Amino acid sequence: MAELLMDGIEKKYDGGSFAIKNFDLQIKDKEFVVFVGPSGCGKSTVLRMIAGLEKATAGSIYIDGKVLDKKMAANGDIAMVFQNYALYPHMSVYDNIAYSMKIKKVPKRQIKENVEKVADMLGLKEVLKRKPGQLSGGQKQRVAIGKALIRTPKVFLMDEPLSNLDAKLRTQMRMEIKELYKHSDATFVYVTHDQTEAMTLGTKIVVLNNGKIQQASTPKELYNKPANLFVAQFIGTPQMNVWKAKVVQEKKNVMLFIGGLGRYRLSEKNAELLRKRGYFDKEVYVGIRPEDIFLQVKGMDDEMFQSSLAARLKVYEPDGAVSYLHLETAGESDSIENEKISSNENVAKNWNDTIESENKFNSNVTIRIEGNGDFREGEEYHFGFDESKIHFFDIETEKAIR
Ligand SMILES: Nc1ncnc2c1ncn2[C@@H]1O[C@H](COP(=O)(O)OP(=O)(O)OP(=O)(O)O)[C@@H](O)[C@H]1O
Repeated sequence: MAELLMDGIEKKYDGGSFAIKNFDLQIKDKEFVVFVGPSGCGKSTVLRMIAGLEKATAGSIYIDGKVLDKKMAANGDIAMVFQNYALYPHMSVYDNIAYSMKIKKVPKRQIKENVEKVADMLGLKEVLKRKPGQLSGGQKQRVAIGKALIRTPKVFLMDEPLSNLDAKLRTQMRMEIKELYKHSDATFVYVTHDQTEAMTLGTKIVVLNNGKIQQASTPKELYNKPANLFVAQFIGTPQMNVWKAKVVQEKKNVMLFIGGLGRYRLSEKNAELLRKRGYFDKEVYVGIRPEDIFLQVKGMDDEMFQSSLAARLKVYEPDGAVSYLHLETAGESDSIENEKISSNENVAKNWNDTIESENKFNSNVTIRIEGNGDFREGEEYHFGFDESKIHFFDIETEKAIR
């Protein structure tokens, strides 16, 4: 049983700015919590504070209701696996794994039993006599995990444990860590900058940016309901399409004028949401994931395409089971079926011009399709999207509009 509570944590390094600020988080017993975020966002700092290697400048960390102290790490309640393995090069694999038990003067027979059990679990039985220098990267990482595992910690901390491995090995080790978690009673806290690792391993993901928690949720919730633009674009590959748009009431319809791409008639549900939140005649960011966009093909019900979004195919990437189409705004607005732009023609045109002049979101479009097809680069394609999957974000705060 190990429940962690981080209450009002701040960390400021000497001479530096805040690495962590306003940090409150509860990690429940047996959760697998993954901290993810760009380089320098404070992931390792949080982990090192839990390990007792760094002291918070404000706030407290509690484990099962007791304030965390160095003793907890020393007596084996908390074990950490580092990115660079941290093995003793002059010791055999057996001695590396056995080290913490030897220090505690555990009887030799019991050490042997435990080391063999751990080695068996991690597929290291054949290499117990070797030194770390005679192992592959994956084997070294398994030994590092074995060293931590033998202590039967209550909290398992892992700092980018797979980042030194090649892609294939990383996938394999990821599955092994998941198995290890399933068969362990420990609480896992894992740091990575790789969002695939975060999504596949975590029962809860904490997205960090600039030392602050952006969102802490299940992988599904993060993907489907990102709390803000940062999370929306950080989670998901290829990343979510984000376009700047103006919300305009046209007679009975509510339209989005999307920079460079055209206009889109919103469903009543989404129109109502934006009306209630006061976004009529204002700009919003519109987000849609690549897999939620569909191309208009001949014979499709025209009703679905009363919205005339279009862009030119720049790069087509067939990738076996799925393919990616990267489109860019057609350039001159007259290439976007202007005949469909009716009463508010000039507003829409001016709007497109304004938005296109801003570089932050240049209305490029990435579409993911199942299988592959016959697409020609340079041609213009029309598309729509699954509107139940649309995301809106406030331009100023970048928070999701719900
Ligand atoms: N010992 C230190 N002294 C001063 N500043 C530090 C120290 N360690 C980290 N920092 C700073 O604190 C911030 C957070 O660093 P941290 O290592 O926690 O980030 P990270 O998210 O783990 O990054 P990465 O993914 O690159 O490892 C960074 O700005 C870093 O430069």
